[in-house]
Amino acid sequence: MPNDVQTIRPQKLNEYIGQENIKKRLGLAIKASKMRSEALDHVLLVGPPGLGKTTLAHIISNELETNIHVTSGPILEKQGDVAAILTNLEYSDVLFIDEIHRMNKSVEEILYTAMEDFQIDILIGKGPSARSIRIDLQPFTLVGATTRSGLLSAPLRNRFGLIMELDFYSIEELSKIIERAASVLNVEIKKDAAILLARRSRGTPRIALRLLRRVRDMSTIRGKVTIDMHMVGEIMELLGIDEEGLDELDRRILKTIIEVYNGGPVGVKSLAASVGISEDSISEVYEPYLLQSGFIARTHRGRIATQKAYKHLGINVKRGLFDE
Ligand SMILES: Nc1ncnc2c1ncn2[C@@H]1O[C@H](COP(=O)(O)OP(=O)(O)OP(=O)(O)O)[C@@H](O)[C@H]1O
Ligand SMILES: [Mg+2]
Repeated sequence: MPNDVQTIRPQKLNEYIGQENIKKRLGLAIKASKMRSEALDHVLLVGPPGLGKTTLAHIISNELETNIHVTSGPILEKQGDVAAILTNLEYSDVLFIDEIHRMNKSVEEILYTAMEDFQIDILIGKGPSARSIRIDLQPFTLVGATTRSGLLSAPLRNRFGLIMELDFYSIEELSKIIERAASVLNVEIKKDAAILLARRSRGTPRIALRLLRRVRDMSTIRGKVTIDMHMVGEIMELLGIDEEGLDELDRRILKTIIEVYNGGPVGVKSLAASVGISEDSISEVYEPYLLQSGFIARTHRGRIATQKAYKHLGINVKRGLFDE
């Protein structure tokens, strides 16, 4: 990881911008667990990509002053993989499992007793001589990250004491994140330029920071000038990002719903096939923001394009479509 990525990442709760409710709840739980000298309850972080789940997991371990062990659902293939990690945890350590919804069933099962009783049972040997042995673990905190909590099985979800749903960020919060990152990256950005950049970042810090780096490239090439609105506008045009922060693919999704499916309703599967991207990227990456910003709506029969989508693309709304 390049150094500036490390420093752009906030290290403590009070440096983490936005998500006020989550910060309050976490701060309280962390403080109480430290006063009782107990491991913090298991935490599930839920939200679309790039909203700061990984950052929060690191902050939790920093605040607890313990080690963090980082892994991810798809990497943990066998029970032995997770057993090896669990038995190495020290008292009150954080085990961070990213994409926890992508674990296979047998790995998930070993986590149940680990989370609940800080014990695991592992099978040794094969056939008739096989026997199960029980291993005690140090109390630890599992921090899981997932894009939607519905992707988790109920038994796994129920074992998390703290479930935190991250929201998209406001323009004001994003422009604070941009200004903070700009100072780490040693580049100056005007206030109005930071706000414009924030408006085009789909409520997402990772996108805001990526766009900031592209604008910084331009300022470097032009000889370290302060980033202004004009420069941000130029880059957005170059990248095909419009005033609403939508990119080429977002617009293609909306256009497909409108032109191929008559405005909808259309199911994710058909939509994904027509647009030519995976169902997962539609439902986990693109759809959450389009829903939240009111370009599409979910009905029991599928997704529909809203009036806002028609207007944004400059397509006339069919008569009768929105008459109830
Ligand atoms: N609240 C915040 N305040 C300041 N910076 C933030 C905040 N949230 C995220 N960032 C920055 O945004 C970037 C993306 O955050 P992070 O990697 O934590 O996202 P994520 O939710 O884990 O995404 P993914 O689900 O795709 O892994 C990081 O560089 C981080 O520094
Ligand atoms: Mg992450």
